[in-house]
Amino acid sequence: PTLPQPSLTGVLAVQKQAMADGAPGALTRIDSGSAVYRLASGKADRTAGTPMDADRRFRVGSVSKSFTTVVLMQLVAEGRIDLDAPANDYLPQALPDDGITVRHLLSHRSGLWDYTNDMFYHTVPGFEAVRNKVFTYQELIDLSTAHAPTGRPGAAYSYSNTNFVVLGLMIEHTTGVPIATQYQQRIFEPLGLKNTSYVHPRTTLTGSYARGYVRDDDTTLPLVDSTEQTVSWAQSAGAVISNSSDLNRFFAALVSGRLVAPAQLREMMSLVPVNADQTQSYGLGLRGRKLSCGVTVYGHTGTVQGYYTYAFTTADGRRSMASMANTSNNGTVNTVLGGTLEAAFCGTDPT
Ligand SMILES: C[C@@H](NC(=O)[C@@H](C)NC(=O)CCCC[C@H](NC(=O)C[NH3+])C(=O)[O-])C(=O)O
Repeated sequence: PTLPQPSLTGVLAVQKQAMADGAPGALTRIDSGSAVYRLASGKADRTAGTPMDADRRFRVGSVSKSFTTVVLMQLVAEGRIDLDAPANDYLPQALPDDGITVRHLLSHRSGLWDYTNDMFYHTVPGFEAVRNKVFTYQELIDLSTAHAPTGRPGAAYSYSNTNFVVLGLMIEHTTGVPIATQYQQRIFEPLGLKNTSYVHPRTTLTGSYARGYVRDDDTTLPLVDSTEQTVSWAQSAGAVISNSSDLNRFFAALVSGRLVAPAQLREMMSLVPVNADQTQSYGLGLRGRKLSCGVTVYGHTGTVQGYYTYAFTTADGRRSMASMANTSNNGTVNTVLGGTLEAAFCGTDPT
């Protein structure tokens, strides 16, 4: 089906509402065939007063999970990892349940507890406690397995960062090559993603970037500048830095078969509904969103201190959108920002 034209007034209305709800700034880039739309509102740096622009780099949070999945699925195609084998076959230290398969990890059905629930129970103190810390994968996994599982392997979808930390360890243990090198050689270089990097445990962003501001649980307190951190608490589950142009190119290339072989791409894009009205679903390291105009878009969302991200593409990769607001711990902003999907893919204008 041909898509409606994007509504740029709709995108701008969403970005302005996100700012009214507390985001210092927001940006959206839409790539639709040869057309490029770049929209930015508010500030990239609220102290210096620097205006936001759509090319600035930012922390993409869980969008990193799709990058990790691409590396993993390339290893599956190379016959080095079997999706339905026990994860323990590929790990230096066994998970508590041999029944957890690689596929369970990729689809958030392992039952492994998400250690960030405890780590960030109190948002700003939790962040301050870890922002300069460096964790090993195993330390994070141990934080998770100190808790009972949320269910039996395969029983239900339960989103957990632990799954993609285990996958990061699995990739490094199986290949002996650091995940940073794998991202670089298997994704960043082949696609020419010059604005995308994985610099863990370095805390600084380079080039032109947006600063991020996390809101305190006590919303009467000022925003906290959370731009510099190791993101070691997330690593292969959330530490990639990118920009809207590179994210659009990544997801369009992914669904166009330029990153993983057809059999593996089919597995990634096999979506299972995860909410009551079946508008949200999860495949392998990929989220699906069914929009009001009937189109399903594929990609991922991201939440890391100071940054909310939506990055999605159509099944044929002909239209991609990446959108970011530079605040977090603000559910209203996160939900409002999701309105860019309707504007970009369905031409919806809330005004
Ligand atoms: C949900 C999202 N997941 C991710 O992007 C991963 C990497 N982030 C998280 O799990 C949230 C960590 C806490 C953020 C903090 N929240 C708190 O501290 C809450 N007490 C904040 O909002 O800055 C996704 O998959 O879309």
